[in-house]
Amino acid sequence: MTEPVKIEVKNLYKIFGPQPKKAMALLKQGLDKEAIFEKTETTVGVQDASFEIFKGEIFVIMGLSGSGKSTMVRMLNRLIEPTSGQVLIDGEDIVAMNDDQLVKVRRAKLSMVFQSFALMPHMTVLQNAAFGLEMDGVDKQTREQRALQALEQVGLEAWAESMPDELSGGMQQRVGLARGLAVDPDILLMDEAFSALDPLIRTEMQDELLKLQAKAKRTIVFISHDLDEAMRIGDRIAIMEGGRVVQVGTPEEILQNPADDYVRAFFRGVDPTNILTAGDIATQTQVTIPITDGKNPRAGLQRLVKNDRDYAYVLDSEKTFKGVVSTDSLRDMLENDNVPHLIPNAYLEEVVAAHKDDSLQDILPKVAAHPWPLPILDDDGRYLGAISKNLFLKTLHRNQSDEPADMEPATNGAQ
Ligand SMILES: Nc1ncnc2c1ncn2[C@@H]1O[C@H](COP(=O)(O)OP(=O)(O)OP(=O)(O)O)[C@@H](O)[C@H]1O
Repeated sequence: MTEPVKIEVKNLYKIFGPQPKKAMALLKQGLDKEAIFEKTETTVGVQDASFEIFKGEIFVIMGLSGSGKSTMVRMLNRLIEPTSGQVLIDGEDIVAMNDDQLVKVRRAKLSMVFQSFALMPHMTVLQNAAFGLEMDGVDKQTREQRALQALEQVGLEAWAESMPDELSGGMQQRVGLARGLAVDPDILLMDEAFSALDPLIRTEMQDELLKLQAKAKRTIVFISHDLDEAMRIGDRIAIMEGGRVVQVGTPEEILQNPADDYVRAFFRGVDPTNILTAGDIATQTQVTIPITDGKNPRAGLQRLVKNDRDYAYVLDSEKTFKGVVSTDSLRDMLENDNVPHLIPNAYLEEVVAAHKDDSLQDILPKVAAHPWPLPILDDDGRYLGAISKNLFLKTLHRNQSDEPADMEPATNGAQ
């Protein structure tokens, strides 16, 4: 990712309870959260968390109940005071700031949307949407104008003068979102913001958020305990367990390389064909030969024999994919032809390839259609690697078995 870092969390800890210092010392000795609680009645909320959040991304924090998600997100705006560590926002450590500096940064950059709709029942929708601005001391005219714009963004401008109880649950949550948007924050912190909504409205709100994000990119930190939600909206996901961040990555990265059994358990049962693309799983373990080797089909043939492969992928000097040759076709060429200058089309099998962004579902018939692994190409038709039937099946099943599938490394190209 090329975007600059917006938030950097460095060795962040939160210890709740009477003996934080002792708990920190015990943590450093290697005791776990349970043992520390038994000894000190002190709870480790977050321990030694370090990660970066890039500008403009939706960063989802996921984990089981009690894993530390809410504590983590509340330390990003210091609603919860960290026990130690740093939270750098645009390079400035908010943990080290005095109250005035903190208030300024919160106003200028941060806004939070909570799970409960938390609307004031006696205020109109507009007043509710303007509430954050009112707290910030923005004058009435400006805040109503900005609140109205925010209501427009979530499709509720016609309801501005209504009272909250006239709205459905989904609409109320939209008002909550509008309140977060009205302050026009760089960073939106969303704590289980859609969790209380029924599934249809929840999906609608996720779409809404993605639409808003497509229009004006904010940095969004989104807490969820729901994997489908995390994968739907998250550019990257951090997975928390027992106060620790155990893995950070794109959904594809985590799905393909879960850090441990806890992470694997989260992803078990996820259908990888919905998430992974051809480019995610293609490997470069097949033989490729330059098209000019047609001057000397023997070299290509030797390479195939040496690597014990039946097919090679013919590429031009730009790595553009030209077709597939088999050992049989090369032998035939050697026996019957007078050393051609290029591998002639007759020796190239019909080109069936897939694009790197094709879903695994889409490429299944193509993988099945030919004896050779399916070549995967980029936008310019360049060869990126291939997917064999074996690799395809391993990918399909790796999430259902306890044993991680043994994937061929993508970089280990055959010679
Ligand atoms: N104010 C507090 N005092 C003592 N312990 C706390 C406090 N707040 C949180 N904890 C503890 O810190 C740990 C992390 O809690 P946190 O609420 O951050 O988890 P979570 O992943 O957000 O859970 P959930 O999904 O249930 O909201 C838990 O063990 C919790 O009991």
